[in-house]
Amino acid sequence: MIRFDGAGKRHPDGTIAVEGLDLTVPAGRTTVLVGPSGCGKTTILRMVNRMVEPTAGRVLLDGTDVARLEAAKLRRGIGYVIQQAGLFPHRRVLDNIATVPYLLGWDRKRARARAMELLELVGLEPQTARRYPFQLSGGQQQRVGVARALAADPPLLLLDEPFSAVDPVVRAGLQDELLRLQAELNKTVLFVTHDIEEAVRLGDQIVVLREHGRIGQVADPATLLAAPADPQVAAFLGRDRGLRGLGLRPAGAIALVSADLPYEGWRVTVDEQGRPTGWTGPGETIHQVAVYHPGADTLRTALDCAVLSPARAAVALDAEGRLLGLAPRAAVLDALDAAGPEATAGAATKAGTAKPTPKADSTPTAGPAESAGARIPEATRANGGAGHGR
Ligand SMILES: Nc1ncnc2c1ncn2[C@@H]1O[C@H](COP(=O)(O)OP(=O)(O)OP(=O)(O)O)[C@@H](O)[C@H]1O
Repeated sequence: MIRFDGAGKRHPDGTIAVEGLDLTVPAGRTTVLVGPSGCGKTTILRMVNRMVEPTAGRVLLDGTDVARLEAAKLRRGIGYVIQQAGLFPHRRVLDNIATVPYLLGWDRKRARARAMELLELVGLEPQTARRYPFQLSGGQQQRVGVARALAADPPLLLLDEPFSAVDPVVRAGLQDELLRLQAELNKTVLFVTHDIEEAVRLGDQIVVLREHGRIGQVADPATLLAAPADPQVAAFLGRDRGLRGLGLRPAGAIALVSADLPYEGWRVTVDEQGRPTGWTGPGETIHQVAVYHPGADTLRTALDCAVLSPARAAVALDAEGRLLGLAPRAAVLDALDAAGPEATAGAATKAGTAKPTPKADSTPTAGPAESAGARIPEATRANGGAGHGR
């Protein structure tokens, strides 16, 4: 657990970066710091690993003032990822990942074996190990950055806009990966972002900051979206916070109607395995079907599918990718009333973190996640911007 106790940073030129910060970052959860540029997010993060020394107050790590710990030793026990990964350009990927194990004096063989393990954990091919950072894409570099941060299995990760330099599709993939890792590893994560969408997707606790690191609100994503503390926080969250809230609710609550009969004149066609191949309607055939998985997706994804559907109904699939039923737009909206955000947010979190994609990925007809409005490949699983899960 991290505790900021009246922590502040005033720079020698008089700039106040952070003032009087009181905040608890709970162990084993993801806390996201979000706020406008210059509000002090990076400063707060760096006070934890002593890259910035507070000029007021204290930062306690598991009850110990970090000022009393030797900085180098403290940092070896904390995973740290920055924007554009910050890899050592002259070191191969394997040795980049093994940086901290080497510093901790592990023998080379053990350190490299651990690095190979991590490479796999973050979803990179083994042959990546021998490459240099410049031979990797931005998204691959970020994965290596995360692998390097995890190498010595630190209980704490500091992530400073780690995914902001990659395109939205890669970014969504990296977020999925972090959710999957976090469901497995339960690290204490302090994550900085500008992006409220990313904060809602990844955070168990979100801290909305204002100028000088002043706290606007600390809340779980569902509470934050449903009940912003004041108009300033609401303005920061943006206009479509209601829609974002749908991304926190599981799609399992939607009452389906049978797909055996035509719906609004349209029928879903299926292949021999019962997997959707298209829609046939009055004199027309459409070879695109936006699909969702009730067990893994959210109301936002289901609504997205319903909006894209010529029959005004989303197509629900079972775990094997077979046609399960139809979710009319009205049924998706009715599911909103099924339970309050507090009651459902946890379930959505589990749906999103424990198994964010495997069902979709194991479904041959379901293409890669795409954002609404993008071109939809045949029988694609629609993805409402914030994506499946959270
Ligand atoms: N070394 C420094 N000397 C003077 N002022 C500084 C220094 N480092 C940061 N600041 C100021 O402190 C404030 C907080 O900076 P910080 O980098 O923590 O903000 P941030 O919220 O992370 O910003 P961004 O989102 O743009 O990365 C800013 O006003 C910044 O200009």
